[in-house]
Amino acid sequence: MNVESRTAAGTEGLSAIKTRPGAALAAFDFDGTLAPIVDDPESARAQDGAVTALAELARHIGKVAVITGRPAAVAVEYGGLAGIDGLVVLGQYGRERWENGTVDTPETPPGVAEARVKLPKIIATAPEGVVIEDKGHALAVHTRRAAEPEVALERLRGLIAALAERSGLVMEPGRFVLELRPPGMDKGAALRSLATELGSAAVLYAGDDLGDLAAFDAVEALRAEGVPGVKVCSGSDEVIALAERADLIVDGPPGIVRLLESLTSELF
Ligand SMILES: O=P(O)(O)OC[C@H]1O[C@H](O[C@H]2O[C@H](CO)[C@@H](O)[C@H](O)[C@H]2O)[C@H](O)[C@@H](O)[C@@H]1O
Repeated sequence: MNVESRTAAGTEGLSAIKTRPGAALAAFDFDGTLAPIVDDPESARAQDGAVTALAELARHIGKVAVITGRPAAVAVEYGGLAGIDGLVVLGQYGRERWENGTVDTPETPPGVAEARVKLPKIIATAPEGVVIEDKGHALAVHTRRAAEPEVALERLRGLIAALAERSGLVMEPGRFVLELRPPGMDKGAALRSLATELGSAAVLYAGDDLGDLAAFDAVEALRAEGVPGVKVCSGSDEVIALAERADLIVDGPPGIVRLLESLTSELF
């Protein structure tokens, strides 16, 4: 199967990757892109075939990266990514960097400790099934396991946005999740900074959730500066905002694995 874009800019991006694979950067989100969405965040694991396909691509392209809202070490562990040669994992929306088994993590801003104390009081009034995921540098409130996840999310949105503001944090909404995380970094800044560091001549980014829109913005900004790029949506019924802006839409994590395999087969 040939990898085909539905847009001219995406076709140009794919062609640039195939022409100079050694100078290309391919970056992937974790949950919903490399790993199927599951009810319990601790049970997320890589899609069957994803690790092999990523490792194969990494042998034929300049750099493969994972850019995730997860702590970098958690994505590496849950994804089984540690053995992929040359892989970079940018965790906590780009605040952390994992490479060659070592994680580089900045100080946690004090607002996270404040939110950690106040958040349980807010959640105490939420419907059953709403849970907090403590990521060290950020806190995520998940509503997926509530009887009415969308209703629970909307009830909490204003309260969590207010807590974020009081604590000097930002609220990052996602697939039945509202995260409280430090400001100053997002997936777009992370992608851009990695592409600049590597001097990438072409970029591909694949994601599924609202936090990935910043990376789509970065691909568009790079294109405007003359660096061809491709925006890939790992499609789902839960989020449509990415599909509307993507050059290429695939059918969730299984589709991402097929894309990785096809792309690699076209590079040699
Ligand atoms: O940037 P990502 O790699 O996509 O991480 C974003 C958040 O993903 C996780 O939550 C999502 O996946 C869970 C497991 O499938 C699912 O239960 C939840 O509903 C989703 O929102 C993760 O738990 C968060 O920490 C990540 O920030």
